Amino acid sequence: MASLNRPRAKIAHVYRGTFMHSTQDTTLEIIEDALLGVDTVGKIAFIGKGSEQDKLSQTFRFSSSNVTQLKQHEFFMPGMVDTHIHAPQYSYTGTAMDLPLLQWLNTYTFPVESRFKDLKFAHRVYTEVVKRTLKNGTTTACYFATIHTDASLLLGKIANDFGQRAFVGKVCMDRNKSDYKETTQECQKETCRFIAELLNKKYPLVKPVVTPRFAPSCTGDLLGQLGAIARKNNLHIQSHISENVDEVKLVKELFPESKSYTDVYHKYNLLTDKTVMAHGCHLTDEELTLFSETGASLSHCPNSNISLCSGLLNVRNVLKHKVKLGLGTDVAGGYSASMLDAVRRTLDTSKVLTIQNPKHQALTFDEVFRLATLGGSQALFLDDQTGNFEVGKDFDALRVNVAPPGGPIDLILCDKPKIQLEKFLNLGDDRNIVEVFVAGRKVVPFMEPAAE
Ligand SMILES: O=c1[nH]c(=O)c2nc[nH]c2[nH]1
Ligand SMILES: [Zn+2]
Repeated sequence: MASLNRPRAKIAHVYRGTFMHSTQDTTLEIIEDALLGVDTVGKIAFIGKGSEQDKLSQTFRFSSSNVTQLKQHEFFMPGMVDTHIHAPQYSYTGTAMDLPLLQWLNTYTFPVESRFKDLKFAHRVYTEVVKRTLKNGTTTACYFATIHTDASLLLGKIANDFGQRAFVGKVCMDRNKSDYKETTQECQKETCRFIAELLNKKYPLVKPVVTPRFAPSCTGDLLGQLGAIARKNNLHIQSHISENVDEVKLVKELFPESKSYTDVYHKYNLLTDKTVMAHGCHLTDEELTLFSETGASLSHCPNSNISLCSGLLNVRNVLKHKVKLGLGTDVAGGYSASMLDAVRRTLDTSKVLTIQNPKHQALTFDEVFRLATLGGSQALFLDDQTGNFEVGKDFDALRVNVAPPGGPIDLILCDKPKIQLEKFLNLGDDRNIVEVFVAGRKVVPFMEPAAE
């Protein structure tokens, strides 16, 4: 039976073929020979059976010449959601992974991020990271920028120009050994300017996110001010939490009055249903309960957790506590900007936990598929807009060809859709991602950015 919206906006595109997505109730729903209509504002107007094309074309007033038929070995899946990525760190991705977190930040990260005062350099790096992530199927990205307001605004502009859905955070830090920081007052003032100016651009898909770097680089004063700013403007919040044991120890020393790391953020009103915290490898069950009660979510960044030897997040335990969870690349603690890598490292981490404890139930590929798509949209409080192919949501989608000529996959034994998806998740890359759509608009192959 077709799922229909009463026809409102006109139909702009209709696609026919296999669609695979996750829903609230199932990790993987496969709809073969489906017909999906996208309206002129980029929303999914209907999804029904190909055999009902005549009826649907009358209801929604499209002709068969409007229908794009997927080719053999092609399918649509929802766009992937990178819930945690540092755009400036893309400049050194794939290098500098020989130190643990706190030393890594001082040695590599802060000196590089300091360079983003230079808008020309920022333009170059931010253009590359937006293009690279889009090509690899990231339709939504939740970005950390740097402490520099103008460069952070530039990242928002570039994401908008290329048509990526994004949250952009001007990083806040008023406590650091090096000069890479602001005063509390500067930070508060510049955060307000960043939010006002970015909102003023009225980019339809790019929004500001309040971004204290992490508790060790912020005073309690600053955290309190940022909590108030987020509340007043009803904004998203992102930060890091419990990534590495030395960091957890440091937070105990810096905030002795708080019961736990989670309690520090909670005290300053930074744990809300629009908060996403990266890592959380060392959170206690009690802290996970606080996440669940506040509606805050976690971004699982397995490549970074392994690359910086930070820890292994037990996703199964997080889900047991009913905490929302998405996946993140965490470039450049994570060395890959591709969400397909985040999927694979999530599976690897889960299997390592099973090796360590055979009672641990490893995640399946379709569970991880859900985390990379619908899970990410839930973690970012966007699941009313994106994450799967439900009618009324924006059409954020990847057109995947599992076996393009010269591609990385050989289909030999079986070409059933579920096998195709599993092969793509485990073996695929951007050569398999033929087209990328965000809010109905084709953004890969790249559009020409609008002239100044
Ligand atoms: O992986 C990480 N990357 C960072 O840039 C960072 N800053 C604080 N904590 C962090 N963790
Ligand atoms: Zn990070």
